[in-house]
Amino acid sequence: MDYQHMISEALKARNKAYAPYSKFKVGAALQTTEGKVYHGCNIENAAYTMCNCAERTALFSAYAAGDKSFDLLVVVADTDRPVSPCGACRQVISELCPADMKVILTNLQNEIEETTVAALLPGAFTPNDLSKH
Ligand SMILES: O=c1ccn([C@H]2C[C@H](O)[C@@H](CO)O2)c(=O)[nH]1
Ligand SMILES: [Zn+2]
Repeated sequence: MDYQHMISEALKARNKAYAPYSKFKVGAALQTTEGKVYHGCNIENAAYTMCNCAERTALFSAYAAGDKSFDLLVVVADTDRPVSPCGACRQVISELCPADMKVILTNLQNEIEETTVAALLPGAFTPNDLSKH
């Protein structure tokens, strides 16, 4: 499948990054099952721990707009290999997206790694793990 359109959406999202501290801009494009595309970028803060990644920005933007049914996530950054989502984002993605959903990781050289939500985080903590409480 050709992901170039969604990759170009993720690149547009990356241009919105606010990353004055790391200078590491990340973009994400999240497609809903109805074909709508949400952009996410990383948003940093002088209080460094408050930084939010592009992936979570996209997911939270979609949720805030009332959309929660997704079929593709694309993430792009200027990395030597296709960008690797952090552990926090893998956890959030695993709860909010279907396990078999495709995730496309890429970089500015257009190197592409095609993976899935389940493959990104084996053994994720899930809502089921809370069921005794
Ligand atoms: O997949 C990733 C990896 C990192 N970042 C952000 C967090 C921080 O703003 C900067 C450096 O880690 O990049 C993302 O948005 N997504
Ligand atoms: Zn992250």
